[in-house]
Amino acid sequence: MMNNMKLKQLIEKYPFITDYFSGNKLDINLEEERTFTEFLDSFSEEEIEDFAIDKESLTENLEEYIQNMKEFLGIKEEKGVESLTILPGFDKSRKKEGFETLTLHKSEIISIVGPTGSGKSRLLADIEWTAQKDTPTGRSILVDGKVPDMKWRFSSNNKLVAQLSQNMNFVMDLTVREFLELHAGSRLVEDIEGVTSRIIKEANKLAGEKFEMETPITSLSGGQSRALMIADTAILSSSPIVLIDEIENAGIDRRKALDLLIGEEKIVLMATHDPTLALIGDRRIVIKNGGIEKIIKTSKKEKELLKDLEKMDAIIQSIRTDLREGRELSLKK
Ligand SMILES: Nc1ncnc2c1ncn2[C@@H]1O[C@H](COP(=O)(O)OP(=O)(O)OP(=O)(O)O)[C@@H](O)[C@H]1O
Repeated sequence: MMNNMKLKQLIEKYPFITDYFSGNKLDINLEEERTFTEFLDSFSEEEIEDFAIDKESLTENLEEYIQNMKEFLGIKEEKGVESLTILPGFDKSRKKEGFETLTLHKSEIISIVGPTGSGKSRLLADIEWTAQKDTPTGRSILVDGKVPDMKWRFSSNNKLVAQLSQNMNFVMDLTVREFLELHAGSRLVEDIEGVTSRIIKEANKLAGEKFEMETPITSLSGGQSRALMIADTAILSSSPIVLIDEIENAGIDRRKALDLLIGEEKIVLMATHDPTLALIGDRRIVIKNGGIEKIIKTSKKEKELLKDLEKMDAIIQSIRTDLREGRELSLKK
């Protein structure tokens, strides 16, 4: 479960783990943007031999350490949903799908790729409906390995799935503060002020241009309102699963948006045509003719490619900014 969290996020959540790192002579300074696995993978063969680094047991022991410390400190986390499982159905030609079971865990991002009309939205809808062979695909959805309680289908306040859809049309005549207070109140949050200011802070990290608590919702830009919705969903929504149907580039930092959701221990499924977003996932579901054809694990080579793609995206972003600001455009390296 800690696999996808950056060290920074892990330390924020479990401050005591810095003792584990120093106890194991692991210098994580300057490594905080990495996950623990990425950090371990950064050692060379020689270092691994010289310092007798055993990646597997370091990872297992860290998990155990967190577990023990939580018990010792009496930290009770609401357990929430740990996993989501998809069992195969059929494609549009009634051929069985190309996998046996697919289980996703907290803090995992999986992307969904495939041509337009191939059935990506159908898959998201099956999950939202917790399908039990009662949709056109014949798929079944399990939550924590079991047939889910049908309450998920019909409850409106305690949903299994939060959707981040394309259109975020606000018609409400409220300021950002009023909107968030209303929402936090409906979720029975105790520290409303703390939570709302955290959401604003996170949303402003995602949006290109900052906004204030007192800004009317209706005057937010497209990017700002998206950023607000994402931060709101990550922090305030009780839904353990977040479905994203293509986050377009509306002036938000999409990488940070996904990191935020992962840090809040969501299971994220994201339909996308964008290679940068697709490769952020650990795996990707390939959909063809209405069925899951295969599941590809993002390879080390692809993660390298991701770094290059992110650099290219950053270049395009900065040219976009120049364009908006009325500057002359050139390729900066
Ligand atoms: N396995 C299936 N069996 C029967 N019908 C299916 C199956 N999968 C998808 N469909 C149907 O095919 C149509 C297209 O699927 P869907 O809208 O999910 O495509 P999409 O990949 O999301 O497309 P877009 O990229 O345009 O959003 C829908 O009407 C859907 O219900």
